[in-house]
Amino acid sequence: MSENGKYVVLASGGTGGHIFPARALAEELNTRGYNVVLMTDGRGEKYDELFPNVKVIVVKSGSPSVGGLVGKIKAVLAITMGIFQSRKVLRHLKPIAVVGFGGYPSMPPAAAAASMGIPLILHEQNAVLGRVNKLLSGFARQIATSFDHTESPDEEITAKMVYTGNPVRQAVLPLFGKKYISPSDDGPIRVLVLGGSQGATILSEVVPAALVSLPEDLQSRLHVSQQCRKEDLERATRQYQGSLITPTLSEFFDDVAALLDACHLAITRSGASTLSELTVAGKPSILVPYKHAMDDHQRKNAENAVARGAARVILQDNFTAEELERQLIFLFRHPDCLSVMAGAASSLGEIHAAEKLADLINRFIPQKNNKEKNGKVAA
Ligand SMILES: CC(=O)N[C@H]1[C@@H](OP(=O)(O)OP(=O)(O)OC[C@H]2O[C@@H](n3ccc(=O)[nH]c3=O)[C@H](O)[C@@H]2O)O[C@H](CO)[C@@H](O)[C@@H]1O
Repeated sequence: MSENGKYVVLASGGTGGHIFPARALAEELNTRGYNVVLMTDGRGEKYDELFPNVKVIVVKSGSPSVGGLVGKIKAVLAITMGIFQSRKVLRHLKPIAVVGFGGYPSMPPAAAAASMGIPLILHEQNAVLGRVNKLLSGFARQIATSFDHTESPDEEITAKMVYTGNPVRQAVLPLFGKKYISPSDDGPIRVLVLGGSQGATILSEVVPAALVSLPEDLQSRLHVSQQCRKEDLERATRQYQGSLITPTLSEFFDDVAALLDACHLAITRSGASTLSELTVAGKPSILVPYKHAMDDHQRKNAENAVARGAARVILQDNFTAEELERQLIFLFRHPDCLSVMAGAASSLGEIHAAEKLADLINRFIPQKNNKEKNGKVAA
């Protein structure tokens, strides 16, 4: 039990894109003395290490978009059961607020909160509202956005939107404001390749093919840290063999903060957390939006970074080894461009997102407690 004895419930889907921002908010709320409960799906059972001071409750839910009609019926039943389960939990905890991070597992606790009059705050990681957040948006008191260009479906929703940014994990925050040092004339060039929490096959196919085609003087300077899906590791390893490049390939890097710190250029998908981390770290990037992302949200996520000169985008259909090679030769031969991009990226970095989100929750502390906190309670 924390010092103020108050609860905040975080409701989140179980993938990295939802979980990492939820974790950053949990850490901030813990430092403010709140008890934090995370309600999520079955994957939550392995989150004890990720959320050391957080009670994790697995909530029933399902996605109506899998398994045809039977799948839909099963999902609706599971969500309904999850809502009853969540109402019981919320009745017991009496939280100040429930914060939904999107994904179907966030739906039962969020819907339960709305039905019980508990303030519901949504956090949207992408530049367009996700399915679940869109469904819940009418019931939310506030909708925190990760981008200042997040699209809104109508004016009523726009009125609830407030930019907080997308909380990034603690390990990345110290990178903010560090001076970007572009590759020296004949010094090493460090490239980081990330495909998101699940990896991305297209990056494993195209990136090695482009890099091994670079002129030898560039190849010999290249140190590449590349995330590859398990099934792509062997092929990618083979592609680098015989080149002058030093590759480090991994299914998943646990030390992304250190790799970001070291890299001169990142080649990544434009998932929300990856983008937030790139801007906080102030790193230039080539973004390859996942073309099947719901409502094309990865392309929309990338828009601001590209418009501000922080990143270049290559749409998936144009993402060939030749195109990537062309862009890389230009950037590696013009390190001053990389520096300009790094400065633009850093200007978009948001390091106070978790605090801003926690401040939103503070607004919902019942007035009496706010006054007590400020020492303004009448005798
Ligand atoms: C394919 C897809 O639909 N992805 C969606 C998913 O993101 P997804 O989880 O794929 O991608 P994000 O960029 O949001 O997050 C990936 C996270 O994994 C980390 N990482 C990655 C590789 C690695 O080796 N080690 C590591 O730690 C990254 O640093 C980042 O923190 O949810 C996001 C938030 O709704 C969306 O924006 C994405 O579009």
